[in-house]
Amino acid sequence: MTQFYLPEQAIYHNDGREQRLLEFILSHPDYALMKGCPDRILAAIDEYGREKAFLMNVGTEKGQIVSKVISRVKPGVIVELGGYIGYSALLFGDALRKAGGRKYISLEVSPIFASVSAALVGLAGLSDTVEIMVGPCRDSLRALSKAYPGRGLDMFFFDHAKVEYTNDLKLCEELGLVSQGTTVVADNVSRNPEYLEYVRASGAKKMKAADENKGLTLCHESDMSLGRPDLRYETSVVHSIEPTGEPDAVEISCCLGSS
Ligand SMILES: C[S@@+](CC[C@H](N)C(=O)[O-])C[C@H]1O[C@@H](n2cnc3c(N)ncnc32)[C@H](O)[C@@H]1O
Repeated sequence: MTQFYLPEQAIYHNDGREQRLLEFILSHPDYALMKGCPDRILAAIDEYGREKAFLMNVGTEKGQIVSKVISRVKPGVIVELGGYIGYSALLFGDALRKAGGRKYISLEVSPIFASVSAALVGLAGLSDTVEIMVGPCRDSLRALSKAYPGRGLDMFFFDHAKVEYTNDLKLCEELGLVSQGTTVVADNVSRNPEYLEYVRASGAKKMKAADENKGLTLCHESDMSLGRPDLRYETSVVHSIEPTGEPDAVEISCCLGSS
């Protein structure tokens, strides 16, 4: 039996495989043992990814890297952008609870994926810790800034559409959700040079880019965020692998505040 997930193909999600995953778990011989046990549910999800169909989960290797950050930082609240079927919410929600944290807020645009995630979170006994917000993450982030006014949150996990990472980090900065002391972990950065350039840039470089973008925003009236170019990050990359065995990397950035 291979240790890796089946390869990602042209159609890799939203073709019924997520609902079939839930059926697979509900009829699994270990189902009774999964109640209140996130680890056993994660093992069954991995089994499905290896034997039935590819799933776009963070996986065990990168999952371990992020779990270590959670036990080191001991965040009270974590927000993830891109929840899918709940693999990261189970893994990191459990790590957060063990580290003494309060809330893991999972933002997911697809009601279908969110309903699978909610069922698995319930089965894992994590409903008190994990909250799922359904809808475009920019709407949810704006709602969160009202629920947590005037303070940065402890930690973010970016794992949604790669092209949206930079604009959404800038929105978090503008809303005050990312500020001095916030840890931002971003998955799949080996495919995201624009994001890496932003978190690694000096204040002066970001100020210049923000001035250029200001014109663009006015021209297209798009939902483009300018961010807080004065914010600096201490940032580093950790190389790892996807659940399929493909190489990938995670960027771990701590906001140092205004430069
Ligand atoms: C790679 S998957 C997330 C995997 C998940 N973090 C895990 O490891 O288990 C990306 C998810 O982001 C969601 N997504 C993409 N764009 C989004 C947006 N603008 N707002 C909220 N969710 C989004 C997709 O529907 C998909 O479920």
